[in-house]
Amino acid sequence: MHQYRDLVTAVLRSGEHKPNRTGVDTISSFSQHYTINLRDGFPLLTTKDLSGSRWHSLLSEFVWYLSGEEHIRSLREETSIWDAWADDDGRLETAYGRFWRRYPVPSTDSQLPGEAWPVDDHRWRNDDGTFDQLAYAIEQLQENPQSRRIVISAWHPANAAISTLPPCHYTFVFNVQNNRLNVHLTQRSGDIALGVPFNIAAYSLLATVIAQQTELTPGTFAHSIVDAHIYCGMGDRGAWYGEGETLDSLRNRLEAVDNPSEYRDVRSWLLESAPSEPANQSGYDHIPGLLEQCARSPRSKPQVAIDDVSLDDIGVENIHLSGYDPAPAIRFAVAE
Ligand SMILES: Nc1nc(=O)c2c([nH]1)NC[C@@H]1CN(c3ccc(C(=O)N[C@@H](CCC(=O)O)C(=O)O)cc3)CN21
Ligand SMILES: O=c1ccn([C@H]2C[C@H](O)[C@@H](COP(=O)(O)O)O2)c(=O)[nH]1
Repeated sequence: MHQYRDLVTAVLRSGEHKPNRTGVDTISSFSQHYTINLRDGFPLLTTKDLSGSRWHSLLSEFVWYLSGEEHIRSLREETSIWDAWADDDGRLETAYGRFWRRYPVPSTDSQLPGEAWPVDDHRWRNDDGTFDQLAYAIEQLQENPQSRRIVISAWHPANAAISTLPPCHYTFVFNVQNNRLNVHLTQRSGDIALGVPFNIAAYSLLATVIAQQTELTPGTFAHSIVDAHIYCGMGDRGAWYGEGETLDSLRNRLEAVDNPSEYRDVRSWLLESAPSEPANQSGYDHIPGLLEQCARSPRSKPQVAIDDVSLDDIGVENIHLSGYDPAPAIRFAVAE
């Protein structure tokens, strides 16, 4: 899968130094887009190891999206990746599944015509009056696959305005061509090293599951990332990327790479030139690890098989990965 290397190098070549709310600076690029063909295998990155506990975290997160839960009380028993953004009770304002499966509909007294359910037992209406967007999408794919309106939104302005972390991947569209189910995801903010590999895998799983439920075959995953960024460290280390000639030197070195193995030379130059990360703040500069990943050749894609169970019954144990032969793991620290 060449798309990930292309994404990393495009962000480094076009991005600007951008400090942000986390205190870990980024190299950030406006508007990146790529597509991945899902017909020739599953796009789990092979240039770093995402098997074992990482795959388990990823699957648990995906199953949690499908669950519609607005809390992480079950998720946090499987993985800690969302713990920092939830309260002690496990409530998480970002809960994607809440919006996918139970999108709030305005209360009766504030509804305008067209914002209400026509009848109380409407088929996409949950018992509490919320809207199951995923059930609606599946029904449309079955009954009206030519539709260009199969949009799911996780963006709720009132929630986003007060949330500790408003949804990053906030809307997606299903589109069928030639009996193939394509998914287009729009993400407002993408952490290239940590979040994006999980996001690619989750939406590719979604395409696979929904294709199976609708008797289509998975087609293409398309991904648009508005603020596509690579974290580059805290304090002096992060600031170094914004100084004088640093980014120009980095870009010139990237430009001069003929053979991917030379990304390791760029990495060595960087580690020699940059202020070192303090021991208690290591791993927040993702650029060395990503350059190592760029130097590695992508291997053939693994396969994913999903048991034939209903959408509401899918668990981690129903999703099977085979033929995954990744390069060694790379550790990246999470900017909170
Ligand atoms: N800065 C940042 N980046 C993100 O990707 C991110 C956030 N914040 N906040 C909310 C969620 C949580 N997500 C996360 C958080 C951590 C990992 C992570 O640490 N991944 C490790 C493996 C973790 C494990 O083994 O469980 C990795 O190596 O991919 C991944 C996604 C994605 N999101
Ligand atoms: O699925 C996800 C969730 C989060 N991220 C990243 C993108 C940003 O680095 C942070 C969120 O910070 P904001 O300041 O709210 O943009 O998390 C991701 O890549 N994928």
